[in-house]
Amino acid sequence: MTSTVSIDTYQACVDFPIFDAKSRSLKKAFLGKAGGAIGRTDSNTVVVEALRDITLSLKEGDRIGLVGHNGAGKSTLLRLLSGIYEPTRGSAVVRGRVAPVFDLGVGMDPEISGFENIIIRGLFLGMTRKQMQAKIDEIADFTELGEYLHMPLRTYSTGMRVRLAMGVVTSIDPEILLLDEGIGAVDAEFMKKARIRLQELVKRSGILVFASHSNEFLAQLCDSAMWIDHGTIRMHSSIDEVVGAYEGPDAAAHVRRVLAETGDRA
Ligand SMILES: Nc1ncnc2c1ncn2[C@@H]1O[C@H](COP(=O)(O)OP(=O)(O)OP(=O)(O)O)[C@@H](O)[C@H]1O
Repeated sequence: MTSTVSIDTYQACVDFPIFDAKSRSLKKAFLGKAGGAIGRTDSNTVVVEALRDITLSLKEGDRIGLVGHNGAGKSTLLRLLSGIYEPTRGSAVVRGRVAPVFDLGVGMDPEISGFENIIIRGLFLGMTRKQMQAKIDEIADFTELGEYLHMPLRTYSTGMRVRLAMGVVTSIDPEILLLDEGIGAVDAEFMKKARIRLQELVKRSGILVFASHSNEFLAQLCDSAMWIDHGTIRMHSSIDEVVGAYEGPDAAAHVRRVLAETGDRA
């Protein structure tokens, strides 16, 4: 792993212009409970301000959890850091090989077999064909999909697809790991197994940014947290402090208990 892995953004903003918005009454930026501020441009187009003035600097070893209400901007921030979105204003400079793990289905083809999809998805996540071929048996074992791995992906159930995707994702060696929590569609038994692999994956990665609504998961995987609120960074501190400010003292106490347990196991 190189030591040049870093993420730097300066006053980065992401706006989504909405050309078919119906509302006539949105005269100026409006803050609802969920979602980013809605405003209008000079030419009267409605825009959602998903991220506003995001300035952050992450370096190798940082493990940041993102918390915040629905529509706060967590997923948009992950997409900005992955290069999927360009900042509308400001800058975002990301150095290092990025593995975006927020849409498990991306890079998968329904018409080809599970085995072939393992390779394709690995290439999408920045691995080489040779690296994936070396890992394929171990990934196949982990998924427990047996003969189905020879069948086209379209014959899989949702949970079976997630098993395959989780097998690939947790086998890679990312420099920058961008993780979204939407990985819940597997049965409890499998999730237990996946969680351990996920923790190992996080240890191997240079930088982790993880968006989650599960404080337990945050405490297990991260060492600091950022509260995203209506598209801005409201607070960046230790996990228990951020969770305490966002959700209250009971939630913070729960985080401290999980941190203590995770520390005991390490
Ligand atoms: N493609 C898009 N087009 C228009 N608006 C969008 C788009 N993607 C996100 N938004 C808006 O940007 C804001 C931030 O959304 P985002 O998905 O980043 O929130 P989030 O914090 O990940 O929410 P959640 O916890 O519900 O997943 C919301 O107001 C949402 O409506």
